[in-house]
Amino acid sequence: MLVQVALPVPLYRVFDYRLPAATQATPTAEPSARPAIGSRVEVPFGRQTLIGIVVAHIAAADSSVPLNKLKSIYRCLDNEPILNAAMLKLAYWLARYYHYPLGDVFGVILPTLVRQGKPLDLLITHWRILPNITDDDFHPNAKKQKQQFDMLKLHGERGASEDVLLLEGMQRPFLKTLEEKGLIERYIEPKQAPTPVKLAKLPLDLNDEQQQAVSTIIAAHKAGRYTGFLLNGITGSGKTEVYLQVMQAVLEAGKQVLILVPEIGLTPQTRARFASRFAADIVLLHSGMNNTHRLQGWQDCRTGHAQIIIGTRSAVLYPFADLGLIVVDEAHDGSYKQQDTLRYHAADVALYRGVQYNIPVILGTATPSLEHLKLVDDGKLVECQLSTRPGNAKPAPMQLIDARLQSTHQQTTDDGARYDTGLTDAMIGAIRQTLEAGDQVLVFLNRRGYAPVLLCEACGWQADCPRCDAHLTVHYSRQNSSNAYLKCHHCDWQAYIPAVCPDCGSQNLDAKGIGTTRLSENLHAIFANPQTSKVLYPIIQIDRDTTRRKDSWENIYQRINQGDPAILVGTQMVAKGHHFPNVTLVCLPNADRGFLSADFRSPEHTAQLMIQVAGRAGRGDKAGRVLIQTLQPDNALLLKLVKDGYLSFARELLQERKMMGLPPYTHAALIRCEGKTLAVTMQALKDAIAILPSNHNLAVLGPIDAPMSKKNSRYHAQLLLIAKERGQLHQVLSHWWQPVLALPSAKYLKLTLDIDPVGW
Ligand SMILES: Nc1ncnc2c1ncn2[C@@H]1O[C@H](COP(=O)(O)OP(=O)(O)OP(=O)(O)O)[C@@H](O)[C@H]1O
Ligand SMILES: [Zn+2]
Repeated sequence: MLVQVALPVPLYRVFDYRLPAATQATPTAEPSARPAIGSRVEVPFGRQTLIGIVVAHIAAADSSVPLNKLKSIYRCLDNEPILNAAMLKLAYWLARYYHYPLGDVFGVILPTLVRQGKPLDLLITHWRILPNITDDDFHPNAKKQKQQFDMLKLHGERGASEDVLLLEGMQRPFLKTLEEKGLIERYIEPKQAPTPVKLAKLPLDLNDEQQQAVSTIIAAHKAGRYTGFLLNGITGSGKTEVYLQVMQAVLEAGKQVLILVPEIGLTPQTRARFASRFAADIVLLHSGMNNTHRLQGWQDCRTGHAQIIIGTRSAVLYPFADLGLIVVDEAHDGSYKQQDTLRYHAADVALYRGVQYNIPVILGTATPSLEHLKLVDDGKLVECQLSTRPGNAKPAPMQLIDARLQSTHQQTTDDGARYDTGLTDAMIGAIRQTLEAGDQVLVFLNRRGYAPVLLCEACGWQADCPRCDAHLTVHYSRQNSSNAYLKCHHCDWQAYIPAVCPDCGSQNLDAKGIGTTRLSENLHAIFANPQTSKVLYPIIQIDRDTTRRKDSWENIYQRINQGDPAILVGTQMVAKGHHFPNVTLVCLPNADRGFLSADFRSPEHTAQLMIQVAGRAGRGDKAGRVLIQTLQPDNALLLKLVKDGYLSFARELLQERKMMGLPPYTHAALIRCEGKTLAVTMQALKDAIAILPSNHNLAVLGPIDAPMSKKNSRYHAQLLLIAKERGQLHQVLSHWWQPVLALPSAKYLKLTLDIDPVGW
């Protein structure tokens, strides 16, 4: 008897091993002495020792390798399978669909500590106070210690788990200090079985459309059958309330709920939205977790301790004891597509898992992707619409400002130089009016830093990244002008700002264009009191630079939610799902640039972003408005979006895609090749084309140099295969892709395959 093992090596095969000598020697060895399918084993592999997953038991006669050539496994790490049949099926499906080696698929879906062979019966650290400790045991100066101690004291004799305490704001160093001082102690308590979920707050009364959606989805849950739903609800229409009420039915049936959220949305608010409704065991899964927490979360999902699981993309790959519902919030969001290694799309995997578990899957969004609209057309998703906002809130009307007719406002510096603020007087007027009415304004600019380009006015030289096909972004602020530098937003390369042009020696260097820092400063200058030059309203900049620190987003969020008049200047970080009730004006000074891009998906993504940002206006009791400043007021796409709304716009794009034979009406695979020169990468792709089967029936586009071909000093070329039928594409890839990887010209190059790519 042999076992087949999937190992973390980039090879498209599994490996046969014998059982350890001890097991072999006992003729009566029970079948149970074999490592179970789905458990981990440690095996010799060449000169290494690797940990792999047993995927099959086979008879020695069925191995392609003679018995005396086979090695034995060293040891078995689990008494029971750690992956059940559903997880193994998922792994096989991912390997097949994305043409990715099975062993590497396990590398992606297993948490690091599981891959490293750590035992799974992880125990949770609890903390409790020791008996008979009084306030006198604290030095009067040890205020912070006392405060932390009091937080733990609130939990009574049994104390609380470290996780809970850290979430409440206790700090690990203080726990250690208090322990060393003999004031508190840690103890280990195995997890209790979860208690049934209770409602912490009453549900809202639904409007008709919400009620309709909730009933339809709950019916699928009750029937125990898979159905994919597109919950197509305009911004602020109360999609979350629909999720919550469907969740209630699922949780009451004792099942788990998985909620996927985009990368950036995973702030404490996301958790609070669900925790304030349900008293339940909620697990958060996100990229900022350390390995122990990740393993803990994985275990809680697998054992059923976690009742509500909120996570980013990769949570869709977790094992679940008894999953009853998957919600993909903001299902159109680009962060659901993994952009390296196993390039899966979390919404697609969510639908697959829905089929696996016979459960409903909700894809919720105000701006459905064209792919999802096509699935509705094909009858593969059931559409539920929410077309109004609850209560008095109305979607904010969008209005265009023709920036060709009105030039943008000029401002003068202290030394008399004039500069352009990038904002028209009409926009500035509207901002002023809104602030004076006591409301908040959101100005959206999807570019961080001070300016996107440093230009020599004399000779036209531009500061470019030496490692990428990209300009360096100018980082600078007038308040702190000594901290000025150039930075590449693709590879993080940094440089000082030169005093003179390196090409012609001119001192006439100018920062061109406008980023969030510059826009914030311009707004500062416009709204400052001319006497004191103090700004009358806070200007809050929200981008990756200002939210880098762990709690900074949280602080910003709190400042906004205090509701005082303020100007928020933000990148796409502010577009996603936030609810700022006091924002009544949203300004987009140049958001429509994307309609001019060469990428055929750009109009779709630009419109989604614009509508999502616009959706932040007027969500409270007061009406909102949206101003779009544009240099191309006749642009047909822009007009369509503003006049007829997103759905009608998206439908028109879908028609265009159909006529042009583009996805989602066709199916694409993108092959990228990375190497030291463009020539070698192009050659490898040419060789790849040469070994395509003669009857392949695919459209072959390329090889061409990839967009931003040079990145981080490496060159990228690409090749696109497009098929009318998905089956055709997979048929070709299954015979062709592995030989491509083995091509002599590909030997020192990195070749990757992206199925259903989102950009090319
Ligand atoms: N039936 C209802 N009655 C009253 N208020 C409701 C109802 N449903 C939702 N709301 C409220 O409407 C507001 C907007 O809801 P929510 O944030 O769920 O919208 P959304 O559809 O997720 O929007 P977005 O796509 O912009 O994130 C929330 O404050 C929510 O509490
Ligand atoms: Zn760079």
